[in-house]
Amino acid sequence: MRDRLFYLISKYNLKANSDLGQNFLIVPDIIERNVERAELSEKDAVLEIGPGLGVLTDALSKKAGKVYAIEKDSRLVKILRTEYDWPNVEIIEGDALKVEFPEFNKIVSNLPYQISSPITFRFLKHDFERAVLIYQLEFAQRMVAKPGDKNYSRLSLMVRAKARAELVERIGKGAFWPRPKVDSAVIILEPKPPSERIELDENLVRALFQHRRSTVLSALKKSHHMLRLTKEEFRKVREVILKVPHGEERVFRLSPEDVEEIGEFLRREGVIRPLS
Ligand SMILES: C[S@@+](CC[C@H](N)C(=O)[O-])C[C@H]1O[C@@H](n2cnc3c(N)ncnc32)[C@H](O)[C@@H]1O
Repeated sequence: MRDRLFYLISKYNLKANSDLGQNFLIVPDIIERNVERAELSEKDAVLEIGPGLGVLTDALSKKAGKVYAIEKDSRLVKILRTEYDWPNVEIIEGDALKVEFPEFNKIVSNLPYQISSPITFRFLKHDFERAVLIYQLEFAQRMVAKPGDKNYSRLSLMVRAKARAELVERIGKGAFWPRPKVDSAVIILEPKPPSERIELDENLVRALFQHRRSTVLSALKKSHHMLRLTKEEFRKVREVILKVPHGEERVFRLSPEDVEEIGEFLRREGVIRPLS
């Protein structure tokens, strides 16, 4: 596998494009473990973001019924189409943040780190059974942070509202070519059953987490413009906002349920708009 990768790199005189987060996996064990973790069978349709030179795609194609691999770099798309003859892989050329997703039930990817945040939020809008994803370590740690942790952020809250996330392995820089500047980690993401998922007002979450160390009251005051309220409008609803649930709590201690409660209160009092 490692040989094949370097053979392709030299055959096509390929320079990795760091703007596209091109750090290719060169350790077969990691690929095998991630394919195992995805618990694949013939019944599965897997989405892979950024197949690169196809090492993970190749392993996925042997276990899954179908693999959809979305790749933005047209050089790599050409190489994949020339070098492999997979009967069950569809290479989709395009930006994974923009192209329409095909139908899938699992995701396995070594993600380009530049799009970690938007692609994760995009995944969470879809229904799937399980995702096995490689992220930069710091990002992965934020994904699994709990309310009150020092790195608990908007991302941690939004992930927690929709899914269970577990960090199952740390990966050193040496597992990739070219070597990235930071370590990585594997996350298993499983969406919660629909009845347990919490719909949150994204503007409210942004407004609160803009000031994650402040109290809820103070964050709302400082971010009123993010709730689409002018200073004047905010002044009018000030008395109401003083009664907001968890008003004296620090933002970084809020659970998704707490934010839901705050949102419900503000909607009931007409301070923010209904969820669309
Ligand atoms: C970290 S590399 C992973 C490559 C390969 N899967 C591996 O593990 O060796 C990320 C891949 O994502 C591709 N990529 C970057 N941005 C993308 C985007 N917006 N949409 C789709 N693919 C993207 C890169 O060209 C690269 O092939």
